[in-house]
Amino acid sequence: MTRTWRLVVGSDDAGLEYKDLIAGDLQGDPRVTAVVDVGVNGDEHTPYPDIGAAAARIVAEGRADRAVLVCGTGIGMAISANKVAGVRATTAHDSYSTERSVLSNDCQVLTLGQRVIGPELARRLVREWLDYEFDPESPSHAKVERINALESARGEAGGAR
Ligand SMILES: O=C(CO)[C@H](O)COP(=O)(O)O
Repeated sequence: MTRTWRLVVGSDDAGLEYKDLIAGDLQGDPRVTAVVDVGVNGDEHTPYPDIGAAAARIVAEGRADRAVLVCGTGIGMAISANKVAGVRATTAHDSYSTERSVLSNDCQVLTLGQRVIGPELARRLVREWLDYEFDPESPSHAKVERINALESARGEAGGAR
């Protein structure tokens, strides 16, 4: 049976066009059961760290499985989402990195740069990304667990958020 996904989408002003394009694609994708849009929308100008963190919190709390976030480069969204405990976010602008972000790194958040790649590539990467699912039996699992241990150690040292 095909895996289905509950997703979050978000962007700042610089990523709004792609966020809306991607949200439209996701709403018509049979693999997607829910799409939560955390903005920006309309005349809203929320900066990327607030949007990235809001989306990541929804994922960390288990209210969605994954998030796609768009800003000018994707970088600010990835940095912001990664500040939320339990979330692994990355920018990926090619098929192989998109695949490995899930299969090697168990990233739940994909970030894209509207100023970096064209809209058709962005849409294709998101379509491909939904085909990948992390295998907890794979040799990559132990490495992701080491990342999680780094995060726990940081929390215990007083850096928890
Ligand atoms: O790309 C961004 C952050 O990584 C954002 O869309 C633009 O940020 P700015 O260059 O600081 O305006």
